[in-house]
Amino acid sequence: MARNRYDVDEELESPFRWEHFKRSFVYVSRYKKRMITALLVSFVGAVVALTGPLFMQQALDVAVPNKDVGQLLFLGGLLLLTVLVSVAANYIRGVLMARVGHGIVHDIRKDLFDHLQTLPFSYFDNRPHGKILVRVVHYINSISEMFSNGIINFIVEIINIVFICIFMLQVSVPLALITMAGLPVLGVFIFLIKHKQHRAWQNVSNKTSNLNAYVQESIDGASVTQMFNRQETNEGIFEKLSEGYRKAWLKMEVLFNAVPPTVEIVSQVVLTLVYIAGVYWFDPMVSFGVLLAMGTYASRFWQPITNLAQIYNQFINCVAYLERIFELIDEPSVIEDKEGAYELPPITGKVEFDHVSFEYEPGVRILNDVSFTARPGESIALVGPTGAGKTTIVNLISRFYNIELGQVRIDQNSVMDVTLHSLRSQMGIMLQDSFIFSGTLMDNIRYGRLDATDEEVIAAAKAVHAHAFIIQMERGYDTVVKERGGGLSQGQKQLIAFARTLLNDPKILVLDEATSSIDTATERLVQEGIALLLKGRTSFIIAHRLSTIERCDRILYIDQGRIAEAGTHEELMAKGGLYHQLYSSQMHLAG
Ligand SMILES: Nc1ncnc2c1ncn2[C@@H]1O[C@H](COP(=O)(O)OP(=O)(O)OP(=O)(O)O)[C@@H](O)[C@H]1O
Repeated sequence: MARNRYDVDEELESPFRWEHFKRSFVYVSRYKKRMITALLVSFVGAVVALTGPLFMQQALDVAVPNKDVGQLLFLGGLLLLTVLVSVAANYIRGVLMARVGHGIVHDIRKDLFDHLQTLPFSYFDNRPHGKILVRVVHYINSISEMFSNGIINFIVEIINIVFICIFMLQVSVPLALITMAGLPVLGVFIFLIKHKQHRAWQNVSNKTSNLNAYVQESIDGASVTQMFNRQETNEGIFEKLSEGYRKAWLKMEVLFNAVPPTVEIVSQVVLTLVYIAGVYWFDPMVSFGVLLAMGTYASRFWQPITNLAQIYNQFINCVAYLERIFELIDEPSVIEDKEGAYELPPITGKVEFDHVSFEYEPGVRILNDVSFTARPGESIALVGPTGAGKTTIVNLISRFYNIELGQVRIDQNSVMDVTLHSLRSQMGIMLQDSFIFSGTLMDNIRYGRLDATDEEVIAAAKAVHAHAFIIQMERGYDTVVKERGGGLSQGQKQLIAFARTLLNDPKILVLDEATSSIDTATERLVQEGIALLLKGRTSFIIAHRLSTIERCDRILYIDQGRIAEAGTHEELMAKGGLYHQLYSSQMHLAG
């Protein structure tokens, strides 16, 4: 799929609609009290600041001609007060809105992360993880400015403009109209470049996403890169992506930097017209006080317009990111509790596959009419050629995918009808690559059962023979392991994962190639641990190394999505079929 590449731009499945922006107001509305307070504070600050020019006009036209020093000082004091009040109001507003903005960003990010955790494996399989990461971290950071200041500034600037207009009209109606005449000119300009700006921001977001995806992939694959001496080739790829990113930003900057100078030109033309009109067109000429007040108001009128142009820039940027964020939030969970799903009661561990067929992609059959029953406590091995469908079978028991054809039942309950939590909490799954999280070894073993005591954790580790190597480490169970278990051997990671699974005490256990990375010496050691792990549990074991599954109660040989043979090791060997062939070829190789 094209999306699954770092060098392919993501195509939006649902382009921006106004609903996206309206939706963000669900988050905004949670903070309406603070926003209203901030708005009122801004309102007071703005009105107070606007009275300044009136005091100046009064000083020039009345106090100075009358040489009234007392009035001049009084007006000067008032002017100073207006400055202090507006500065204080700005500060308070800034603090309040920073809290609002970051609160909103926190809420959106939390929803995004919560949703991410419910998405099916296929979502993660189909795109580079860096492209997902960039949405949760970078895009959300980028919209924070819009929510912390953009929205409130937008309202404040509109109020500012209205008040400035009122004040200007009070001073001189014709000069006020000349000042306002520049607005439609600017409006037309902004309308004309709007679409290009949106595209430019989308392009920036795409290039950011691609770059992120490649960096993430390069970090994950650092050891392979060095092994194959790919550094130079990779540097070339990175250079190309980085260049694409640089160009996208430059294109965007060119478009956005065109706005402030346009505002500046329009405002200067208008200001010049105000002075020319005030001095030459009116008879008698308007007073210097009026001219000064109008000049000040005209400059102030264009300030909020310039600010609005900046907010508009932020808005377009925000839209380009919001559409990606909401696209992810809208990604259907697919695997979720269906309506009326009930809690799976404590199970005995009976598992039934009843004529199950399955396909990942429509039309590509992977499982064909699979039926079998595992009795409680029975150990079942799944063997067969690579790609035959073994992992798919065990994934259906945990309902990692929806089952459309046939049924998988656990103790008579269809896995489609019960809640995912009640189902998975009674299962233990161990994969070949056991994921180790950053934190201590103790945290890692306790991962699935947070209320387990230290003694229980240690008992589980002892049972699977992990205790010995853990206590040899300098800080024992408090040893901090790096991300993905860096610093531990594959075998040690597996043993930790065994302990984690045992601690959870699942009724059904799935071991998918779980012992493949354990060396033969360690394997002998863990066989005993595994035997303990399997005791009293229904278990499904997938292993290519057939020596590990000889003792299973039953072996299912899977071939092209069907059960080709079933029986004990002895029965299948006696039969002389596919299993016999596979076993003999392994023994031959080993011998
Ligand atoms: N997420 C997926 N999307 C599409 N096809 C998939 C997916 N996972 C597996 N397949 C396909 O389904 C088939 C069965 O895969 P499965 O992993 O179940 O095989 P397996 O028998 O466990 O193989 P192996 O022994 O190599 O692990 C394969 O052809 C594989 O390409």
